[in-house]
Amino acid sequence: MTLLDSVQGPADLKRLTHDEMVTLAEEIRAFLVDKVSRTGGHLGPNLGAVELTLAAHRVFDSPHDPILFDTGHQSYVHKIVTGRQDFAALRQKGGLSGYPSRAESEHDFIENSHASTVLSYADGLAKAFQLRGTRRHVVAVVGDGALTGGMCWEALNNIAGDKTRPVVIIVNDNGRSYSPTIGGFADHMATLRLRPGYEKLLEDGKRTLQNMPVVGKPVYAALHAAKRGIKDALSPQVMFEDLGLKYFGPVNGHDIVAMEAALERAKAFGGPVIVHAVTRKGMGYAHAENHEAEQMHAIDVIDPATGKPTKVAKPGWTSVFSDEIVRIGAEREDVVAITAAMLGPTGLEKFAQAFPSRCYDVGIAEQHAMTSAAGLAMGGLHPVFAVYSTFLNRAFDQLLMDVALHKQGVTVVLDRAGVTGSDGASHNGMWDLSILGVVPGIRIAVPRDAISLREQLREAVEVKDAPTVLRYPKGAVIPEVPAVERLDVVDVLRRPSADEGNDVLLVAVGAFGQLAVEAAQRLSDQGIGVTVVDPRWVFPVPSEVVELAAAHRVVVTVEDCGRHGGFGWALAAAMRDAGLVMPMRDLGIPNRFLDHASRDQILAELGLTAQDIARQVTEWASEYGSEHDDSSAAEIGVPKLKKS
Ligand SMILES: Cc1ncc(C[n+]2csc(CCOP(=O)(O)OP(=O)(O)O)c2C)c(N)n1
Ligand SMILES: CC(=O)[C@@H](O)[C@H](O)COP(=O)(O)O
Ligand SMILES: [Mg+2]
Repeated sequence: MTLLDSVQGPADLKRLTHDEMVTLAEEIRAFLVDKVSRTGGHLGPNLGAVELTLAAHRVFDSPHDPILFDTGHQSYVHKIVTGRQDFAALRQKGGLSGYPSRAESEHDFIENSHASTVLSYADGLAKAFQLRGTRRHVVAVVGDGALTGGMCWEALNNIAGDKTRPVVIIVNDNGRSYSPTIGGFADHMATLRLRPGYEKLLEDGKRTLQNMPVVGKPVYAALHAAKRGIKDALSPQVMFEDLGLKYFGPVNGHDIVAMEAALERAKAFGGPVIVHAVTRKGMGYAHAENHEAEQMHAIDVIDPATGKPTKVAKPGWTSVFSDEIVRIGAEREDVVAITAAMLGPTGLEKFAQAFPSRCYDVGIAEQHAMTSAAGLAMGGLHPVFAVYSTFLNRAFDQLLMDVALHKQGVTVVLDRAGVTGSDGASHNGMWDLSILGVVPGIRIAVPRDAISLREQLREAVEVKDAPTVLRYPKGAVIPEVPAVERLDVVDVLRRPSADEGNDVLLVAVGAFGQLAVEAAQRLSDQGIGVTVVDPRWVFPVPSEVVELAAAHRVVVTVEDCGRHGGFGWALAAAMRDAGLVMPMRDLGIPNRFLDHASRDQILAELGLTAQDIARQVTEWASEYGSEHDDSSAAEIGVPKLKKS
């Protein structure tokens, strides 16, 4: 029986000696490498958070004292010591979530994996406990990367505003976000990491002096009075203290004894306090520690002996973007790129290598990125901001008010658009079309394959007076879905065969083009004539699609995005505006949060497969009676299609 076997809850931790805690930490590291290498996940961040998580659970009493995690990707150790050691299906359907989950445990509070939120939760919880008269500490673990996010500073401003609320902030400082942390704040943290632990110096001095007879006490008193001077002399100003926050650190975040001592002092302090833990992402597993790019921030299944992936990933949509933006950058010196701390994951690494002065990593600061992009455009450049779809939510107002209102040519490239799956509800890129569709003047392209991505990216960077957006999914890219003809901006991917009628217009958004062609073939096998089109630029809705609709019996749209406010809804509105009344259905992601599972499992659950689409269209096509004649198109003044 290992020590880890004996830990079923935080109370079991409190019974262990410090030596046993060191052994337990080693067992947990071995557990993490063994389990996460089999499932994939956030191995590096969790290896770096072992001791600080254990110390927090030894010093505080979760869940009476909430222990909160920013982003939540580094909460595996927290799960392990709160009764969840079955990692066999981590991040998989029916298995443990890769983030805290309120459904999993009373010890979990925050499920949303969007960074820089934890201090705001802590502020709110602390205010609630204060108002309700309950003395509960709130412990918030926040990374140095998350601290580059603006929300953290909004929260710190509030937390520092009341010295009576016991908020203990553990800064997990490993010098990295995905990419190395950037900016003045990162520089300041680097300076703090190097300063001697003057608190420890003071403590040691206090013990020594207090043991000295007669002179000890007055000398210590004098020294303590001169503490500020000593501290300033020994170390740089600590910006947290300038905000009015008590600061303990830097502390070796892998020394369980030091961490516990620091947290005990923070607990005793009784007000808002920062414990600055210096850690190493990937600690204890050489392949992660030395993983040049991201210290195994997020891995697929690997061989733990070599640290190498067990499967060679197929070229993804990201790699197509990565290569094309470099080609464009070579042709257009006004094109610059922006990432919000995700240079590698969004495919901008090659651009940064090729054009180091034209690639900006702004930290986890999507709002700043967007408005900075508006500034770059006003300055005569064409910025391309690459960001995961779900994180764009953060920068909606900035896109609306700073880019679109000012008619600035900014291109936003949304990676991980649509169902992502294993990262859970808050990572699916399912809201971008719904929120962006309301932005006046915006132009949104959804490439269906690698060729379209290259083409539409080039079209986007030519637009100087409006925001342009491209969106594509996670995973292997579809090399090519050929068009049989192009009608101005709309690609026709398939026409009904000669002996079939114009029964169904199937409008496929982006990568669903291939799916729609497969579904159309299934329908054709039943004698149902289907025209499949790819609108290419989905907002504003191309008028050609409305014209095509008028020539069919039923219109069906299919998109890897939320139905609510998605392309289907926008097309229905355009058809209404054109006075076209006809049977219309839209297939997409329902307006609910999706539990973690694989992308394919979720798409199948949602009926977004060729077979299910064909089945549903069959029902609808048979439901809607006779073919309406083409005169309806003439009546509503929809011009005949222009054949290219
Ligand atoms: C708003 C937002 N933007 C980007 C991300 C992607 N992301 C996940 S973890 C991470 C890095 C976090 O760095 P840090 O807080 O220092 O934690 P560490 O991984 O270093 O422990 C990023 C950028 C996110 N989760 N949320
Ligand atoms: C926690 C976080 O937001 C990222 O690490 C995310 O999990 C990465 O997603 P991908 O694996 O799709 O790049
Ligand atoms: Mg970090």
